[in-house]
Amino acid sequence: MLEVQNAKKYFGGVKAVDDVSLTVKRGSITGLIGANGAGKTTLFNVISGFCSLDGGKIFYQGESIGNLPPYVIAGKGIVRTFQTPKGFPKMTVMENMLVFVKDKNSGIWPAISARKKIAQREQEYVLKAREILNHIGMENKENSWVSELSAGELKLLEFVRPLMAEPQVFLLDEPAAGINPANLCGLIDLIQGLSRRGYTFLIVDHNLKFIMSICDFIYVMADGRLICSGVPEEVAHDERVIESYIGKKGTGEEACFPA
Ligand SMILES: Nc1ncnc2c1ncn2[C@@H]1O[C@H](COP(=O)(O)OP(=O)(O)OP(=O)(O)O)[C@@H](O)[C@H]1O
Repeated sequence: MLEVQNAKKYFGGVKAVDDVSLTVKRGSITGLIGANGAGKTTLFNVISGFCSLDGGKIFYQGESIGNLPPYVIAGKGIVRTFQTPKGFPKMTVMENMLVFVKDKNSGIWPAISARKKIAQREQEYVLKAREILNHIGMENKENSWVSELSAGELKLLEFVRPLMAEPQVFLLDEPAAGINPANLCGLIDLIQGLSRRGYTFLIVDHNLKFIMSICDFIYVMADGRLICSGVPEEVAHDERVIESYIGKKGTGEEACFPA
């Protein structure tokens, strides 16, 4: 569904993404891990159009999307979240959800000629937004100002807002960071439920327990390059991963992968 072929992105002498190729299958939950500065966010940026590619190609459903502007890529059904979410702080949670509605029938003329139908559709969107908020335990926050949300709530809102636009692929940049365990369970539930319905996820996160428990397949980056890929059990036991990402093997400094 999403295919990155030999992608390159350099910042002067820094090879942030250096000849990376990967495939994300439809309906999969694919993880991308690596130490700080490995190039994960830069790879997200080139896939979503926020950064130009210096080399290589990106295909979505067989169509080349490399170097298209972000709004065109989003319009094709690929949405991304950011490490530091902002939302629209002077709007309510519900208003923030409704901003993402993609209604082809909106416009001045339908607003004049079909007001009843539009009011009915608006009501449907509100119900859908409520259902999504309910899933992440934020049903009582729909009238709160976004500026009043905690960092964790803002993070969850950042993740669920694009659902209103019915995208096909989610690029999630550190969705688990700063989220309390109860809300994290809701988030995991939501991602797994969406994946079962055919939605596709590429997820970057430093929370290995979260990544290992939720992903079908994992890619590991170090210094701009892919060093390993496989199902969670394979990646957890790969010596290159243990040495370059988790800690020096045999020194007692290894950080543990979750069982
Ligand atoms: N706009 C930029 N200008 C210059 N260098 C950049 C830019 N963006 C990223 N880099 C560099 O590219 C490399 C990869 O950074 P990137 O943010 O993609 O890593 P990351 O794996 O997402 O790290 P983290 O886990 O800390 O978010 C780093 O050396 C970083 O300093």
